[in-house]
Amino acid sequence: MFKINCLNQIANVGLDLFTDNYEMVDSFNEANAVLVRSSSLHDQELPRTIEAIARAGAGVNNIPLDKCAENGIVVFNTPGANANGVKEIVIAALMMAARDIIGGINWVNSVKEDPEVAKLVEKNKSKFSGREIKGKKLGVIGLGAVGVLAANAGNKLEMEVYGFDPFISVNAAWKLSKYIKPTKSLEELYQECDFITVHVPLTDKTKEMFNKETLAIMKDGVSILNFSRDSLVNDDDMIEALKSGKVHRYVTDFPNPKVCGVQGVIAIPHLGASTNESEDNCAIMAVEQLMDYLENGNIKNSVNYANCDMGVCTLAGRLAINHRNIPNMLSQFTSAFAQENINISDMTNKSKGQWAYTLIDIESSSSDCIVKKIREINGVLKVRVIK
Ligand SMILES: NC(=O)c1ccc[n+]([C@@H]2O[C@H](COP(=O)([O-])OP(=O)(O)OC[C@H]3O[C@@H](n4cnc5c(N)ncnc54)[C@H](O)[C@@H]3O)[C@@H](O)[C@H]2O)c1
Ligand SMILES: O=C(O)CC[C@@H](O)C(=O)O
Repeated sequence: MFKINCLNQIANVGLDLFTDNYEMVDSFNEANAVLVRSSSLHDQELPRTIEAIARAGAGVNNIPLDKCAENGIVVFNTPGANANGVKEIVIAALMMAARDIIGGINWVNSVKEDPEVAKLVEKNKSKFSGREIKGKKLGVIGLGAVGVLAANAGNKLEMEVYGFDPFISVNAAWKLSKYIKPTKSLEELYQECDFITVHVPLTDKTKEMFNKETLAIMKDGVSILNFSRDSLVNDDDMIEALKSGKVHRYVTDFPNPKVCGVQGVIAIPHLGASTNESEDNCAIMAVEQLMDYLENGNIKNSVNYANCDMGVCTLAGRLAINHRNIPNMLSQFTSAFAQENINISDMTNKSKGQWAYTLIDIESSSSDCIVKKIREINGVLKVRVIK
């Protein structure tokens, strides 16, 4: 029986996939696997019982990836599962940045009791006039699952679209419209664009990429859309740029006390992926990946360990070993099996950075003795008997 703990609300269509062999538990400390959305795990102790954590979403900055890897915990995410939801809200944000729809609605609500409201509207509407996005230049930073869709949508809205992503994947490049203009540097994109939307993960390199210096390069009156992460933007510098008119509007999915209520800020309560469709897609993908890992030891879409797939084990035994990516590990595993006179039928070893993972199928079920022997090898982080 596998015990699952949900730290955030996960769509039922995903949770319903768990069979009778799974039990939902309220405590993180009791769980074998955890489903999470935006809750932070940075200050959590990681009990030995936890084998895997699945992030039902894309961003994993709320999870300590190396600390998890060190504890033999595989962390999954659900690439692309909520990308369309974000693309659609980016389109709405472009419209809200270009037209003062929000200011207009707020004003109408403030005069709603006036019997002359219809007349007042016609008299005052010019205060809320805006501009059109057709023909304007849109810069998309980060051409992954969301960025590609946002760039292609901008093109369909007849915008001139510029893209920047030095690490673009082949798969993403295939999906990108041929009309998107690649820029060689961020500076080029900043200088050209009237609207800039950012779709990169929050890392040490991208943190506060929108700051005094980079904002200064941009066009006067640029609008900036942030549906990625709060800390990509230096808030003090953004507020300064809004006050001076350098930035016309800042649309953010990440309200915080500094930016909320500032003139020109449109703060949305992290709704990018809050659609039934995105929540369902993320939940299904996260649960399927967890189940395949717990039941078969297979890894798909992990962000701290490499993908590894040996299908369903048809032999007597399978062992999963999380270990450091250092020399001589495999020979120590194989000699441990040889000493126990156990024949290895199949074996896969994959690594990602400093972490490695080995699946071993054997012709007899694994004894406590072999498990103990492997656990004692220096560099082994976790050994799991799958079968
Ligand atoms: N608001 C929401 O609800 C919501 C939903 C989904 C994703 N997100 C955020 O958006 C981010 C992107 O999501 P995604 O699904 O497109 O992820 P993704 O991994 O598919 O794409 C990220 C892209 O950013 C690129 N990139 C990384 N560093 C870069 C840099 N310095 N400059 C330019 N490009 C860089 C990568 O090469 C990759 O193509 C996530 O990390 C997450 O933080 C937010
Ligand atoms: O779970 C959510 O609602 C937000 C998810 C989003 O921020 C992501 O990174 O995928």
